[in-house]
Amino acid sequence: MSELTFDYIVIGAGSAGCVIANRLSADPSVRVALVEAGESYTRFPLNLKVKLPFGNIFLLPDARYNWNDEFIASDANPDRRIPCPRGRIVGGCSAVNGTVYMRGHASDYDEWQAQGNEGWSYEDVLPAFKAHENWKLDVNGEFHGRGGELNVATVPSPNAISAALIDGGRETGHEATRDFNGPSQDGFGLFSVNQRNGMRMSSAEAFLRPAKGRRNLTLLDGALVERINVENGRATGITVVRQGKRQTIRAAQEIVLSAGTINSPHLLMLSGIGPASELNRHGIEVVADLPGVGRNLQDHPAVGVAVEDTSGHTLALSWKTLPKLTAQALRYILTRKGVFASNVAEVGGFLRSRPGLNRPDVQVTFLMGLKTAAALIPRQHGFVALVNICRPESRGRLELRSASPLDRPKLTANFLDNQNDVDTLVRGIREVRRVIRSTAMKPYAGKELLPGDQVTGDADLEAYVRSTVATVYHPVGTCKMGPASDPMAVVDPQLRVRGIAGLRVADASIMPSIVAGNTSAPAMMIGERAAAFILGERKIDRRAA
Ligand SMILES: Cc1cc2nc3c(=O)[nH]c(=O)nc-3n(C[C@H](O)[C@H](O)[C@H](O)COP(=O)(O)OP(=O)(O)OC[C@H]3O[C@@H](n4cnc5c(N)ncnc54)[C@H](O)[C@@H]3O)c2cc1C
Repeated sequence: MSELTFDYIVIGAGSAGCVIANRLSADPSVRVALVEAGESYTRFPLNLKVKLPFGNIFLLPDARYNWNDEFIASDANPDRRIPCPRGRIVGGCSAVNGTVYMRGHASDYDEWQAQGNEGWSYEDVLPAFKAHENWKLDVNGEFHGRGGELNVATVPSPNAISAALIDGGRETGHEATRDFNGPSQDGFGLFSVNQRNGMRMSSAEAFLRPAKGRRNLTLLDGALVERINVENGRATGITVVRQGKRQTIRAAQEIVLSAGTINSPHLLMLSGIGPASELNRHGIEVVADLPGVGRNLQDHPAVGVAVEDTSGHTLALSWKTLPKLTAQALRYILTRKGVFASNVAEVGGFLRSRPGLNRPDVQVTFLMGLKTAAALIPRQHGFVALVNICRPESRGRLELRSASPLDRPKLTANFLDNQNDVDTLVRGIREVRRVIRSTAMKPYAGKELLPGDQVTGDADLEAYVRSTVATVYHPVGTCKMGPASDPMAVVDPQLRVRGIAGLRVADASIMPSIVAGNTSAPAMMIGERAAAFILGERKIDRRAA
């Protein structure tokens, strides 16, 4: 075994990890290693697949770039499986996601603070979002940053159906909005996306590319971290396998675990940090008994309403569509506009599914193609409205299958444990159907393919929801942040792992409760804050020395 030493080791080059590596390595005197199991995004021809906003349809079917996890639907229905794709690539999920940029509702963060997480109210986190934003839209400056590394725009050539859906929303009582990240979240509109010049802007593109020339930042890709080594209560390094060789890398200062909602708790448990009973069951020596590791699993449970597109505007690959697609490809090469600059999920909205709510409880994402799975290339023209609950009440869990780092953990979703979640989805379907059947949508919306025009009663809709519920790929919460009084908290409000010195978790797994919106922007914000905590403590240490 050979040994390398860095001041900081960041595990995982995903949405959060790339931000952290960038911020920590801004000081040339600090040596930073960013360790990633997947390949680098700059390698050709991978490059092209990462650059196309919908390139994930080519990446996700390839097991090299996808951890390919899956949920067991529920304890009551263990045979049904729900796909849980996760990016295994430099850029992490931000290199394979839908590129939608959404912070969530301001009140979500105020709730984090109310749960005892001092310093995480919306007022506190807003500067961290703004710090790396570069808004390309004409939006209210109070809520938006400019001049940061991460472009936020809308797709350059929205589909005609997108405009009709916004009009249909207005017709059915939902205001049209240009900005879901401003003072109000309600309404229908084009989603903001992370794009530059019609190309995907992953976290790697935004935060690693500008830091590429830094000699103090080392990116170790293709390196699977097997465990975090703890000596006398302090995280001192990692054991990693790279190019077939097992190696120890030491951290003189700190280790930041940013391996995502599935892999961060998995790696903690493999390192002896987790629920003692579970570690014992798999013969892992207990380093810290933290019962919250792997618990509190939340996602955005979703169901689809799939509709035939009678106009031929949506994305579909067939002999008939080939000439049009070829022309579009040429257009993209020459102008970076057109269908190939679309993220497919270009339009959507937030709505209140019943009276008396003080904020939206349902998000709708319209896919401009009949995509019923993240990786699918549609053959027939159509669109899908993905209806998801903003803040589900059901909770799932993550457990070990074995002590081997090569065995994927066991995920139990339990998405619809709580009847309120089922009812919300049923109401969401009803409302989205109204929008689809609006006058504005008449030229485009044909037959409803799923659940189908005949499925109208509450019981039938509930059956549809229960048998098809899936996710919009936003798992969070498995290393939840919380105050010392919360026995299920894994990290404190400075993201330090309880009971272990020199170790933080900073990624989507630390969310105590899921936010109403897509989760990449919040993960980047969490990365921004983790780096600020580390740099702040470093300053204090230096002053004290
Ligand atoms: C198909 C899909 C579509 C999505 N669409 C959107 C969207 O449009 N908008 C949005 O905001 N969110 C979307 N999301 C969710 C969002 O991208 C994620 O929530 C977010 O990127 C998570 O960031 P993270 O930093 O927590 O983890 P990740 O980005 O997953 O990063 C974790 C990184 O750690 C690496 N890693 C893990 N284990 C190890 C190990 N043992 N050793 C070394 N490296 C390791 C992984 O390979 C990965 O690169 C989508 C996700 C998917 C999968």
